[in-house]
Amino acid sequence: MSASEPSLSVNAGISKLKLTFFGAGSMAEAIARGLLERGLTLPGQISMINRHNQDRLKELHDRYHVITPSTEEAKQQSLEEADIIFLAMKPKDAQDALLQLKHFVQPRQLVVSLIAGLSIRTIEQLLEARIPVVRTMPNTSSTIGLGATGICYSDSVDGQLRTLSEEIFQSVGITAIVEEEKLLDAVTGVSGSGPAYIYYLMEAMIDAGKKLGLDDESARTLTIQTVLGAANMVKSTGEEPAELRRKVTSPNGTTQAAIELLNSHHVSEAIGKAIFRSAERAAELGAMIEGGSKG
Ligand SMILES: NC(=O)C1=CN([C@@H]2O[C@H](COP(=O)(O)OP(=O)(O)OC[C@H]3O[C@@H](n4cnc5c(N)ncnc54)[C@H](O)[C@@H]3O)[C@@H](O)[C@H]2O)C=CC1
Ligand SMILES: O=C(O)[C@@H]1CCC=N1
Repeated sequence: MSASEPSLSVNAGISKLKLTFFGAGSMAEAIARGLLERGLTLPGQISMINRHNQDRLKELHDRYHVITPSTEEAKQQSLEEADIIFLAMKPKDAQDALLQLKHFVQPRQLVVSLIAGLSIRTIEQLLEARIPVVRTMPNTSSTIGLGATGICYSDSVDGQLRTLSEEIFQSVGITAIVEEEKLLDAVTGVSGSGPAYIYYLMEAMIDAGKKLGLDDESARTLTIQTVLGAANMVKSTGEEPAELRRKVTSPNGTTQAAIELLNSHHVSEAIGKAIFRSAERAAELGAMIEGGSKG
């Protein structure tokens, strides 16, 4: 950033800043909704833009009363006037979007990327600018304030901008700062993709409950409460999951029988491999953007 350029006025607080979500999909909605529901900002401070899905923009406007510029001029203006630009498009669209953005981006702005795999260096290269970049890996639970976001900063993100970024993501959940950027791929494997593993488990639990004769509602509510209870037990008691599992497992009882079956299918190993694969895929997606491929 050049010394003469005014930097983002952080002291005014998040509510005074114009936030533009460049990409208006699930993740952008999760964060915008989280910020609004927690009263961190007002709908008039949030703009959400996409490529051409007008129905989606109308849906977001009707639901949250956010600004949804749709003409090319209005989109450009929204990007130019933003204090913070959230990069919220799919990795395959990132290169085109950044090449578009480079014409509007200004050193006073902060760029916050949500994009899996996309490195800070690639963002700086595509924007042809050295502006503050915060690379994050959030998850969709931000929608209800229970998100988990990994954060990494470019060198030009100063202390105030770091505090601001953390405040944004802490308002929609918890944050973990990673000093080594590569570790954001690990965060992607564990918590970025993580909600999907839990939903996968829940789908199987609900399905099995129904097959055993439970009605749909009971299978669903028993599964939800079990997952909620288990997560809260780990959090509230501070005990290790393995110890809590031991307490459920009576010798030669039902749980032991079930866990033995899971072990015979190497489920723990498969979950570990799935997390490694997600992290590896994040790196692949980053390399594709860097190499100019759409993946
Ligand atoms: N969905 C998730 O659970 C998570 C997603 N992410 C990351 O967030 C990013 C977005 O993911 P989703 O919200 O799931 O995707 P999505 O497909 O729901 O939304 C992508 C949005 O980007 C817009 N877009 C694409 N190119 C554009 C362009 N040139 N100009 C304007 N808008 C453009 C699309 O119109 C769409 O609104 C991805 O990079 C993903 O890696 C990160 C963490 C979790
Ligand atoms: O599946 C994906 O690529 C994105 C990144 C993490 C969660 N969803």
